[in-house]
Parts: sequence; structure tokens; C-alpha cells
Amino acid sequence: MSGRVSGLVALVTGAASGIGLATSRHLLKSGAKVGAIDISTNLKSTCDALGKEFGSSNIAYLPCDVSDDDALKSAFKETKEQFGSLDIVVNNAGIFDEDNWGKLLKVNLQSVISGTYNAMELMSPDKGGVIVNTASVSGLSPLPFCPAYSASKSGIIAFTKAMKNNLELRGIKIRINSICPAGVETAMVMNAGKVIMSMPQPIIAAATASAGELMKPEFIAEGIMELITDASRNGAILMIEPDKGFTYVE
Ligand SMILES: NC(=O)C1=CN([C@@H]2O[C@H](COP(=O)(O)OP(=O)(O)OC[C@H]3O[C@@H](n4cnc5c(N)ncnc54)[C@H](O)[C@@H]3O)[C@@H](O)[C@H]2O)C=CC1
Ligand SMILES: CCCCC/C=C\C=C\C(=O)C/C=C\C/C=C\CCCC(=O)O
Repeated sequence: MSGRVSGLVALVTGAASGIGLATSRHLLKSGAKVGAIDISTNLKSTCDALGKEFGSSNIAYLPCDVSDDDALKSAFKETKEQFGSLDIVVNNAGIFDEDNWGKLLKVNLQSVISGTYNAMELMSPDKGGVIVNTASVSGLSPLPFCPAYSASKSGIIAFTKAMKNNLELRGIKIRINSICPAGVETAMVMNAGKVIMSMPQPIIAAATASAGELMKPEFIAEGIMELITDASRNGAILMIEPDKGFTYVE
């Protein structure tokens, strides 16, 4: 799968808000059909609004907790059943909740791994497909104010790199890439700000020191689209920062 996404079928997790919503909009605007997965009650109104703008037959409303493997598998199957194929998967849903680190690992890392295996099962062996996993700069340079979150994102990067080689060695025509943004202006960051301010003072100071200008979710969606459409990108880790823009890292 390469080049244009028009007529292709995509699935996006965390589609009700932030980066997932911006990516779903980008895909729909480019002519793809989108299976929109999220746990949020906002998903219905989001899908209704996207349906009005891009055509209700182009968006599938799939409420689902990505940390529930069976529910996630059903939502993947539903997308293929509704639209006839599965070509693009963006494993993007995530939470920032150090106090509930067990849940965090399930949502941020386990769901990316199970989403990748679901994609491998459902994508066409002939046509192939492309997977993009949302990590973070914290997966490249772990941050002291979010150790479990950083570990989940490092795990996504390691999994993406290893799975790229696994797929290649097995001759499976699926590309897999990961995106690593710094701070993005979304609900996650707005909520995390309050939590960080209740941490010990030296941690607050470290967090404040690493906080840069926040990027728009649409800018990150452009990076995800680049990883989807550029057929030369496989096993790519794309870091996105406000000052430096897009940088591919080893
Ligand atoms: N905002 C930021 O600064 C950055 C965010 N990221 C990552 O980007 C991804 C998207 O986050 P944002 O758009 O920033 O946040 P967001 O909070 O706006 O969107 C996250 C979406 O995931 C959904 N979600 C959470 N738990 C879920 C579950 N169990 N099942 C299904 N859906 C669930 C939420 O309902 C929400 O709609 C996350 O993986 C996050 O870690 C990465 C780097 C920077
Ligand atoms: C200080 C406010 C940080 C709020 C953090 C909340 C969620 C962040 C999720 C991320 O994945 C992003 C992680 C860190 C972003 C903040 C700054 C990193 C800048 C470092 C860099 O550009 O290299």
C-alpha cells in the first residue's frame, strides 16, 4: 500500500479527540473511509459531525475500550465487515495517568501490540497495508515526571522496530512506523498539567523545564499522513518538535 489513500479503509483509535480526531479528519478529507474507535461518550457526536462533513457512509462509529483485547478485535473486524477491507491502522489511543500505571500500560502499549496483530490478521496479503503507532518524545528521552508513560512509549518504539523486521523477514507486505511528538495542545496535556502541579516541587521544576511550545494536533496528523503515504517509510520513527519540525531518528 502506498501513495494515495482515496478509497482505502482506515481504522483510528482515540478518534474522538486530539491527534486521533485530527488524523481521522485528514484521512476522510483525503477520501478514505474511517473506523473510529474511542471509549469517550463524545465519540457519537464526533462521528455525527464527521459524517455530516464527509458523508455518513464513510465513517463507522465504534465505541470500544482498547484495553479490552476481545472488544478491540471485534471493532477491527467490524471495520472490515462494514467497508470491505482494512488498509491503514493508526494505533493512537493513550492516557497519561501515572497513578494507574497498570491501566496505562494496557491502554498505551498492550492495545498497540494487539492492534498491530489484529491489523496483520485482517489486512490483505496481496495489497498489504500500513500501521502507524503513536509513541512520544518521552519514549526516546524518558521524562522524570512520567516514568510509566515514558516506558509505555519506549515499548511502542521497540515493538515497531522489531515488528518491521519481523514482517520483512516473513515477506508480509505491511509497513509499520511510529510517531513521536513533543507536547501537543490536546485534552491530555491540559489534564496532565493539573496532575503535574500536585507532584513534588523538583518534579514540577523538571516538567516545567522540559515544557516547550505546544503544537497543534493537525501538525501531528500531517506527520502521520506522511508515514502512511510515503512508501519508502518502513520502521520509521518520526519525532515532531515545535522548534525543529519533523526529524526521522534511528
Ligand atoms: N498531547 C501530547 O502532548 C502528546 C500525545 N501523545 C500521544 O498521542 C495520543 C493521543 O493523545 P492526545 O490526542 O494528545 O490526547 P486526547 O486525550 O485528546 O485523546 C486521546 C483519546 O484516546 C481515548 N482513549 C483513552 N483511553 C481509551 C481507551 N481505553 N479506549 C479507547 N479510547 C481511549 C480518549 O477518550 C481520547 O479521545 C496518545 O497516545 C498520547 O500518548 C504523544 C505525544 C505528545
Ligand atoms: C510540562 C507539561 C507536560 C504535560 C505532559 C502531558 C502529556 C504529554 C505527553 C507526551 O507524550 C509529551 C511528553 C512531553 C512533552 C513535553 C515536553 C517535551 C519537550 C522535549 C523535547 O522537545 O525534546
